[in-house]
Amino acid sequence: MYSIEQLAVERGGRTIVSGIDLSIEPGWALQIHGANGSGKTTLLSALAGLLPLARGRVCWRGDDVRRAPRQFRSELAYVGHANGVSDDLTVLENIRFAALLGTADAPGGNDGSNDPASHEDKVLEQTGLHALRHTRLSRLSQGQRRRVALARLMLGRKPLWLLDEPGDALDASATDWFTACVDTHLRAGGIVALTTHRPLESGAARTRHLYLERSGACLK
Ligand SMILES: Nc1ncnc2c1ncn2[C@@H]1O[C@H](COP(=O)(O)OP(=O)(O)OP(=O)(O)O)[C@@H](O)[C@H]1O
Repeated sequence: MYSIEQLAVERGGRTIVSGIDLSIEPGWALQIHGANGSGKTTLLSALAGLLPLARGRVCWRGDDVRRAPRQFRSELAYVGHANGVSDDLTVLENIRFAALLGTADAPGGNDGSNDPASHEDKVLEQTGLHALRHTRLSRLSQGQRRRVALARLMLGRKPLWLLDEPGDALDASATDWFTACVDTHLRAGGIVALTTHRPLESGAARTRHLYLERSGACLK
């Protein structure tokens, strides 16, 4: 369903990753590992269509994403290092703004609920953000900001999640919450590709690991 064929990405005139060839079926996760500077963020950005490909192609539902970018973007949720949140908005405003932009779908979310307000409340409770819902993000910690970015995933129904080091800045309880969310997403037939320095211990066993190494990319 999501396939990457002979992909190569260059930056600053230098090949950063090359020869990436894999496909990810619904219900599967891909964890991308590698040392600092090995190209994890570069690869994920290219997979999200944020960087041009030097070679190869990325296909979603059988179509090259460059030919059907709208369809691809409408089904993609991307969370990068910068979280994509606004410091000037409150937690609730950030979440609702994401829904307006289509980062999260309204109403309801991936728990099947059709009541946007109650679903928002539930996700904010689970993320420990409920008491902070009227606080501007400029007043939150890095981990709290990360929770906001990830909470938006739970409020959407996007089948494809591309996440750059989602566990960054999360404490143990937020990590458990996020891991459970990934499991739920996979069990519902979603796909997750994420970069990480710490393997995500997902209960859903269907995980492949891509290691970016000096000698090339290695899939296990
Ligand atoms: N804008 C850019 N222009 C040119 N080269 C870049 C640019 N951004 C990153 N690079 C180079 O691309 C390579 C891969 O960087 P990337 O950020 O993808 O690595 P990473 O594996 O995600 O690293 P980290 O684990 O530190 O987050 C690095 O050598 C970096 O210097």
